[in-house]
Order: sequence, then C-alpha cells, then structure tokens
Amino acid sequence: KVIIIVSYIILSTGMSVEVERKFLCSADTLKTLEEIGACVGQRQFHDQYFDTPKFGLTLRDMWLRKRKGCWELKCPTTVDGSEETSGEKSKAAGLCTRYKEITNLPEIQLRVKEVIKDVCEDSETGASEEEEESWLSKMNLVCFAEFTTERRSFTLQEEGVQIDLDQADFGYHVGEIEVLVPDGGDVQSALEKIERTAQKLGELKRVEGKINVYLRRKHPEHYAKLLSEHVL
Ligand SMILES: Cc1ncc(C[n+]2csc(CCOP(=O)(O)OP(=O)(O)OP(=O)(O)O)c2C)c(N)n1
Repeated sequence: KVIIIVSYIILSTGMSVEVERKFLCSADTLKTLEEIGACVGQRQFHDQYFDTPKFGLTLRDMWLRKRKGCWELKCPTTVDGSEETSGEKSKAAGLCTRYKEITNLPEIQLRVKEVIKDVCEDSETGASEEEEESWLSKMNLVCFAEFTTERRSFTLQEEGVQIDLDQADFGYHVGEIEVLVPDGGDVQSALEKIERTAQKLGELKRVEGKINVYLRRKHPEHYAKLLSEHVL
C-alpha cells in the first residue's frame, strides 16, 4: 500500500503535456507576429541530450535533456494509455506534436531505468547534487548532442499561447507555437488555440525541430534509423 501511495505521489509531480507546432518563420510571419503579439523575452540556453551508446532512449522516442542545470524527459503521451480522442484526429492535430514533459529528477530516473534496465548497473540512483552525474554513468548515458539556442518569445494573450523563435548555433532557425497542458488537462483546446494562432500568423510552412536537424547533420546513421523506425 505504501509503495502504491509513494509511486502515486512521484508520478503526479513535475508532469505536463507539451503540445506544439513547428514552423518556418519567414520575414512576413515575423512582421505579423510583431504586430499582433507581445514580445515577452529573449534568452540563451545550452541543451545537452543524453542516451545510451546504442540509443536505447531515442529509438523509443524518449528525449532526455539538460537545460540550464535542469533535467527534462519528453516521452510519448501514449505510454500511459492516454490515447488521443477521436475529436483530436483533425488536420490541426496532425500538424502538432504532443509529448509528456517530466521535470522531476527522481521520476525521470525511474522512467529511464524502466526503459534501459538491461544496461543499468544494479545500484540505487542518487538525486543529490554530488551524485547527479553518477546516475548518468550508472545508467550508461552519454551526451550525444549539444548546442546553444538564442530564443525570442512572444505571446498572443487572447489565446494563451507562447510563440518561440529559435536560432541555434549550428545555423538553423525555427519557430514554434506551444501550449503546456497540465497533467489531465484539455489537449483538444490546446490544439484549437494553436490552430487559431497559426491562422493569424498566415501561411505557415512546416519544418523540422532543432535536434532533428542536428542529428541529420551530425549523426546521419542514427537519424536514418529514427526515420525507418518511424520515431521522426
Ligand atoms: C515532427 C517531430 N518532431 C519531433 C519529434 C520527436 N521529439 C519529440 S520531443 C523531442 C526533443 C526536442 O523537443 P522540442 O520540443 O523540439 O525541443 P525545443 O525545440 O528545444 O523546444 P522546447 O522544448 O524548448 O519547447 C523530439 C525530437 C517527432 N516525433 N516529430
């Protein structure tokens, strides 16, 4: 009983669903955005992505990342049985991705361990700062991608969405319309907000995300495998 309660507490923290649509930000889109949106900030961050040497996480569509000292794990929303409803099978839903975003380190470690248990050493994972890097080696996780992004963020207040314009240091830029839905929240309404925002911004061309392009350029074999396994 205690184990069930503890698991429930762990699983109910640091979790939300990120619904987003990536687009090519043309000069026209930027002009429209500056007219109808409010700029809410500009920042720079460095991302490091981790996986096992045989890519045991990303081949299962799980993306472990460290950004500004914080850990994040993005994994498919279908993992926990929260399948999309028929109402979401729209054109708008097809243009968006939705991933469970976990930011609670003990839970990230639990999920990662579940997926790559075959390669883990038989020892406890530590959450203290000194032990932080040791959990990576215990789970045989190495950094396979890192880059810095310059991000400008806008908001359309009436929709409650965030629009990020990213310039990555390996020479790639991309825009994204994003809504963060709290665990158990309304994904359908997030999709509708994104669709209305996209319509306001004009004709949006669909493009790949930064890590996709990074992998295509720096790890072409793994990128090809992710395509053939239908992860990307
Ligand atoms: C079109 C498409 N893109 C990515 C994936 C896989 N995938 C899911 S999460 C993910 C990791 C990258 O997540 P993303 O949201 O693109 O990162 P970023 O651009 O930095 O935005 P932020 O996290 O700051 O909001 C990937 C590759 C997919 N299956 N299909």
